[in-house]
Amino acid sequence: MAAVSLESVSKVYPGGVRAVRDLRLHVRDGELLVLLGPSGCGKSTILRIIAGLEEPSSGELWLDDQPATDLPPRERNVAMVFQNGALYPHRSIHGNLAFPLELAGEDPAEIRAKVVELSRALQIDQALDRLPGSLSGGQRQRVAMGRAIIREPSVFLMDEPLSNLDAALRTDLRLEIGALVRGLGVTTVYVTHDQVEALTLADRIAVLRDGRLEDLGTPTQVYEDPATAFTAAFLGAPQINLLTGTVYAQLGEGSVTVDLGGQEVRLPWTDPRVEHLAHHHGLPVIVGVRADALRPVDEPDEGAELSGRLRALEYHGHEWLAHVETDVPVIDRDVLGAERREEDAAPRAESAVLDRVRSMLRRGQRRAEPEPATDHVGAHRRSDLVVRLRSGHGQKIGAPVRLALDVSRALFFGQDGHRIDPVQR
Ligand SMILES: Nc1ncnc2c1ncn2[C@@H]1O[C@H](COP(=O)(O)OP(=O)(O)OP(=O)(O)O)[C@@H](O)[C@H]1O
Repeated sequence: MAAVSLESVSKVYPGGVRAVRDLRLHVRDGELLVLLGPSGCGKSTILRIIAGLEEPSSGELWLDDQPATDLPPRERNVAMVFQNGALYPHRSIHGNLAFPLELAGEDPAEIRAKVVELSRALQIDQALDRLPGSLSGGQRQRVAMGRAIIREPSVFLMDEPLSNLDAALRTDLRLEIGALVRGLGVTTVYVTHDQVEALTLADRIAVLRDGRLEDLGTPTQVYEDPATAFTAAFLGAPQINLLTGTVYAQLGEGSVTVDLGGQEVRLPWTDPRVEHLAHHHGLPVIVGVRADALRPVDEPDEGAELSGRLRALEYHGHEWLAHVETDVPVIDRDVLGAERREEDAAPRAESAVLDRVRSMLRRGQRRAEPEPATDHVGAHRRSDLVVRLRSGHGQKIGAPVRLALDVSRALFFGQDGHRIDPVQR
């Protein structure tokens, strides 16, 4: 196994596209690190640089303590699996798995033993004599992974290996990939745009935006304690509510109030974030509030409250999501560039079409605003706050709602999108 270090790596493609910008990233020996970010943020380029398929324009790559920037791909002991791992169509599954070992001149009996063992782990042992054309997409992808990993590379690179599979298969295979690479202890860099895949699979997640490292931490760290508003918006379903407000420090009391367009949130002097927020006195901030940090209450609550009107309810089986119209200014996540493709979306081409249709509809929606509030009953608007409700909540569409805000879970970001209080890493 090997650690992978990228030291100030940048990549500018011919034509001037800056795909990777001054990236410093250390993948620990035996770690499963997920590169997560929207389309075009440079994930595949980074993977290709590690594999040696792409040269960095500047910076250095290290594999363990060896400089590897100029090392030919075959000398890196790195294996890569792509979105649709191509197999040799005229070789059986056994032949496909055995091929890398045959090339390396290994003993045929040993090859047979390794192929059988790995095919069992990947649950394709019943298909060893079949040709790739007769396998399902999920089985083919298992074979592609097996072929990459059978020669025990020091580093395993996976570029969206599940994105062409349907949702149920992706969940199964995701669990198996995690178990397989952890069982082997092989250092793995896994690329995805799917935040669920990242949160469920990773030891650590590197969130990328526009070629830059936006955040790096364990799934819990980047979800609960994100370094930037972009990371907060990119992780979690439903996406986090991002409100805008202005900070006012009450020097006498040692407390801080965040004015959210008329509605106020107060942090007492005992809150450790107050000293950091106080430096932003009079300045605008972004307040991140997850759907489960808001709770409808019947009576005025002791703590922070927001009020609005229930515009729409969505049933999700295990929960309801309420869309509550308030006067609080909300940031459009598109502005942050954190709009994602939906999880469990159909394969890429289709999802790109859906994305275009969605953004067309949204443009129409924006042009139509402002409209009388009553026209929106039952419809979601992007300025709504999204609130998670338990079943049997008894809320009525169109009715006023009072929302208690759990201030301890609110996240405060400056106008540059960076967290105001320090994050724990
Ligand atoms: N060979 C190339 N020549 C020129 N530009 C390229 C090349 N390969 C990638 N790019 C550009 O570099 C940027 C980063 O691309 P990259 O494929 O690394 O992103 P990504 O995050 O993997 O995207 P996706 O999730 O869509 O695969 C994009 O703007 C892309 O168009």
